[in-house]
Amino acid sequence: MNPASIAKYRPFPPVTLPDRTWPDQVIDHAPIWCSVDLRDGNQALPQPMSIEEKLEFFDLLCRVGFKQIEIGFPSAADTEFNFCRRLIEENRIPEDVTIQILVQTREHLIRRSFDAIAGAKRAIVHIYNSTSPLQRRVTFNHASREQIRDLAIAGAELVKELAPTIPQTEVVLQYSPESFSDTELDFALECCNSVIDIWQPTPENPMIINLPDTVQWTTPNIHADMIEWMGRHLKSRDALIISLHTHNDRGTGTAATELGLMAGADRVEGTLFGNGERTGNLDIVNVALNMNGHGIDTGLDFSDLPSIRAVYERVTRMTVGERHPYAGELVFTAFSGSHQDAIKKGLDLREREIGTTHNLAWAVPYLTIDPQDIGRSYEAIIRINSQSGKGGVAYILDREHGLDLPKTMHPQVGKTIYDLADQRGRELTPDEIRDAFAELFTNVETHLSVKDYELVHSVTEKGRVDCTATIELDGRELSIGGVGNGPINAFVHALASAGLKDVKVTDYRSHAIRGGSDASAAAYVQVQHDDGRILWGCGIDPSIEMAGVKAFVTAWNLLR
Ligand SMILES: CC(=O)SCCNC(=O)CCNC(=O)[C@H](O)C(C)(C)COP(=O)(O)OP(=O)(O)OC[C@H]1O[C@@H](n2cnc3c(N)ncnc32)[C@H](O)[C@@H]1OP(=O)(O)O
Ligand SMILES: CC(C)C(=O)C(=O)O
Repeated sequence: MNPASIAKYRPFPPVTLPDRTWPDQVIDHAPIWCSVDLRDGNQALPQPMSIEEKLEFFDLLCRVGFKQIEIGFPSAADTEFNFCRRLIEENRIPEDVTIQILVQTREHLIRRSFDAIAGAKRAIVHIYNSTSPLQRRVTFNHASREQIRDLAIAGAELVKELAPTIPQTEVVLQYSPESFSDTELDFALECCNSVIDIWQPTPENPMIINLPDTVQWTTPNIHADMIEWMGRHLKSRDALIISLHTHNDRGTGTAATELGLMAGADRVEGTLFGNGERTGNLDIVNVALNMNGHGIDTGLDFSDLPSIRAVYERVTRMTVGERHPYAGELVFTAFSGSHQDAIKKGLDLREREIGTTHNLAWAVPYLTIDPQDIGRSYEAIIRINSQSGKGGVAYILDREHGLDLPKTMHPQVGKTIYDLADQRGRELTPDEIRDAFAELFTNVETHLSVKDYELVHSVTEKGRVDCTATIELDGRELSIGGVGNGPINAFVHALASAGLKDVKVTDYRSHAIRGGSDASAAAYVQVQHDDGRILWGCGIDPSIEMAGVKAFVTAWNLLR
């Protein structure tokens, strides 16, 4: 910001609450969730959802597990009204789901809202009026506190009067002092208590007091102080459900909600992926998955987050950003070498420990949750660019192509592959990595190749192998033979007998290729040249013995 502009802003006053208790609280259970996607989310869309789109979204929210869903502002427009009617008349509201509708504390709007909800089994009528000094002065043209409090009282009285006119519908009252976030606490309390006096809630029939962070003007700790303060001072606390409705103007919607829950709130309103006015509403997916990540069951099922996101993006025409918590394309991806190394080690260790430890706790560096638990695959966890490391390259070859390279081969392969990414100036796909590995490290025949090869395992002498082979060396064909205690050893001796001995085998391993279409084996042979150089080659062949020989030949060629 231009320094000259900063002078026009003011600090936000803190709450005097020296004996605050919320910092010591731990979130150990889920709140009541209420989705406001179809109202606060929808009202903020450049192109609001059609009725059919709202119906599809409503069904999605029910499948996710929301039991309270604010379905719109039925008195605002025909689409909103008709959507509410269709839900009720077409019996689309599951038994255990309660719809909620929003309306200003204005008589004609409240009457129209009752026409909309008539016939529903249960409905939350959510009335609101703005209470902050700013809104009293600006929106309500210098209205006094009394005038604003009287709006709340009139609204509550009208809901109380109309509720018995739709006896087949159980009406629950919710009141929001809108702009609570910058309302004087004593005045927000006065408005809420006035409504409580009228509605007379009981622990058996509670009402909802929603304390919206309509616009975030300050830090989440002050929000938490405000919630704790209200919880201490509201009348009939045991007959109230205190609800949070945070927006995200300062980018702290999630933090404000979490601290608000620690401060005693019982209920949370928000939307999927944080759609909503300006920077959006609270992202419920974020808070719920944060809780799951601490071992708390939330009643919301985000186990197939990609398909939820797909419906969301289609019907709202919004997009979920690549870095968006949990749902973004890149949030379970590591490009950088040290992260890849730690993730690969963490996943490998987990695979080994899972067989021996009951209910093994999730503990993989850089991954707060197991991506598979929300329908994300492991495939995209590690991606290779010039910042990547050997662990990441090994991970791709292993998980994507079934090639489990020996650890001491990782530096040789890793460097070549991420140098390639650097030369190309872009990320390499898993297939490009496999192709580069195949071309540069597998079955390499640049000087020496095996044309024909036969092995005889001795029946009289245990462990003795006789090898005869036809090789081609720089265009020259040679027949060679040798004896050893295994196929590679025999082949090395055969080469030696032809005067081609300047290396020794220092390490070897092999495995069947996981998930491959053909039943091939991969072998890795490490050789040391007489001049001290050490490197690995890989051989792939349907025969495990031949794979070993090819791996040796590859290493031999790579040393030339
Ligand atoms: C923070 C939030 O998200 S709150 C929810 C906001 N959502 C929406 O507004 C979406 C739906 N709303 C609408 O479609 C329209 O606002 C309607 C149909 C409800 C009302 O439309 P209109 O009355 O034509 O216009 P509008 O909303 O601009 O009305 C503003 C008037 O209502 C008054 N008003 C606003 N809230 C209240 C209230 N709770 N009680 C009484 N009056 C109110 C304003 O002071 C203003 O009065 P003025 O005309 O005397 O200056
Ligand atoms: C109506 C209220 C709850 C609201 O949407 C807000 O304050 O943001």
